[in-house]
Amino acid sequence: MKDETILVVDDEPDMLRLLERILTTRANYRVLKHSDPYAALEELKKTRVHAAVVDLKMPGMDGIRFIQEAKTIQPDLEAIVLTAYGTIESAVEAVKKGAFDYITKPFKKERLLIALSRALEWRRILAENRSLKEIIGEQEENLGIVGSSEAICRVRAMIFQVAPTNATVLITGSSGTGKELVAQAIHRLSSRRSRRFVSINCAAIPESILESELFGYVRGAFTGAWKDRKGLIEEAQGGTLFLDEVGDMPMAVQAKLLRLLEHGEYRPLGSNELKKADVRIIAATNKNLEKAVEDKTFREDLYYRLKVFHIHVPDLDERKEDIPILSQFFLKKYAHLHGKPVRSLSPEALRLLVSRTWQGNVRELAHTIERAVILSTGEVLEREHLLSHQATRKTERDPGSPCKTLNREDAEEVSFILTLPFKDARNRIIRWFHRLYITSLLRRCGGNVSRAAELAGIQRQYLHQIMKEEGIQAQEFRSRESHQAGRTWNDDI
Ligand SMILES: Nc1ncnc2c1ncn2[C@@H]1O[C@H](COP(=O)(O)OP(=O)(O)OP(=O)(O)O)[C@@H](O)[C@H]1O
Repeated sequence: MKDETILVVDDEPDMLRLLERILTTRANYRVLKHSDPYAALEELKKTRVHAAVVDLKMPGMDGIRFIQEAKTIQPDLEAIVLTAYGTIESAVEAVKKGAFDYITKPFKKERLLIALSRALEWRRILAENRSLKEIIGEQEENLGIVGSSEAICRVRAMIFQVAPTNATVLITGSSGTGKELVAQAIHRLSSRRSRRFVSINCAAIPESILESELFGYVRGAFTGAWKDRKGLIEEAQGGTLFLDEVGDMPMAVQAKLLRLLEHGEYRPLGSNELKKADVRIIAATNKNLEKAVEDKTFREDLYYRLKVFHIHVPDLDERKEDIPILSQFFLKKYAHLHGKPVRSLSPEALRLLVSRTWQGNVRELAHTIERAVILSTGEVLEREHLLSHQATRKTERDPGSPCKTLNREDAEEVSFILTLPFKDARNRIIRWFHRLYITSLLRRCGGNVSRAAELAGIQRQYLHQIMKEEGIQAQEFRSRESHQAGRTWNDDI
């Protein structure tokens, strides 16, 4: 298929024929030839061309002027200048004035073909760069929330609707779907944007500390309270307080939060004084709060207070049409971050990403692509780069003793990490250790997180936090058979 069109302009008919022959037989270009530069400019008004080969000396209009005129018609056109005189000065002048390269006559066919293919490649790079800028601009408009599915468009519309108000918002959805991103977008679009967005994960902090973190305390409120300390509510004054994992908030703290929502006031620990708060509350949870209300672990009155405006972010598997654009977004982000040349996904890689399931949602997709980007070597991310992740994931899911996890894939992972720059290597080795340690631990405990935390000698909340960061789900270790029956791990990454 001839998909690139080259315009050839030369007043010598023999040269025109020669150029046409080279470009159509030695390469597969479509050629438009003209001996009159004015006719060639007219042609440019009607036909899209990718590059031009132009003689420098032509009666009526020289090559330099021709290129300048041509670029006013098609600004992304790249041109190669042919000069019979071999005078470097005029050729250099042509390049200064916008030609991509010059070739002196007589020339070797290969020299012409190489120059043309470089010009076309340059044009492609510029075009891609432009479209990247457009994508980034569009993403800003899209609040940093990538995706074009109906579900995501609905979420964006709700953000625009609720942001200018002061309403409390409840965001629900599975882990990694982007709930915090939604909360940040609401804050950024609200009149509170110049004040702070303060975020707290209610599941990651022990009950006693959560209360003092949120409401603050006065000196002497408890042993170790040497001086007054502001709570996050005060820090978020005038801004937004994001309560992540609100479903895990202990009952005692729920009561205080309800008071804050109903009366706009709270009392720091150990204080007799009520404080006024001007803070917008956005809460998120991946729990079924209605069920928690039924189970009496979540206050019904608080549930209704929080649910004034409800946004649900669906699982990635329910909006698979977002996977290509999200994948491209993460590919560009991580290629830039890790200084890798990879620019696109092969069709097979994309097919694999779209066909598998994403229990860890967008967070898991991002991690998978980051890893593949690091493993990639060229400009295209291939299916194989994604599959090397599969090996590790599958092994993590194999039953057996902890030592069995130290297999070839892990050894490869460590060898790979050792080739990275220090900071990347340190971060990756910590994450690798987290994954290895916690999956082995959870396997031993049959997915019981409390037991796992006890065995590891760490806080359950801390364990939860690491699991969340790594996209590790406790239920995957609970009932292996039933879980695997419902998943397609053999096809998965
Ligand atoms: N639509 C999206 N566009 C771009 N990035 C996204 C999108 N959705 C999620 N992400 C990214 O995925 C990661 C997880 O998102 P986020 O922390 O907002 O999820 P979450 O639902 O709050 O998770 P959790 O319930 O575990 O706290 C983040 O790095 C976020 O930037």
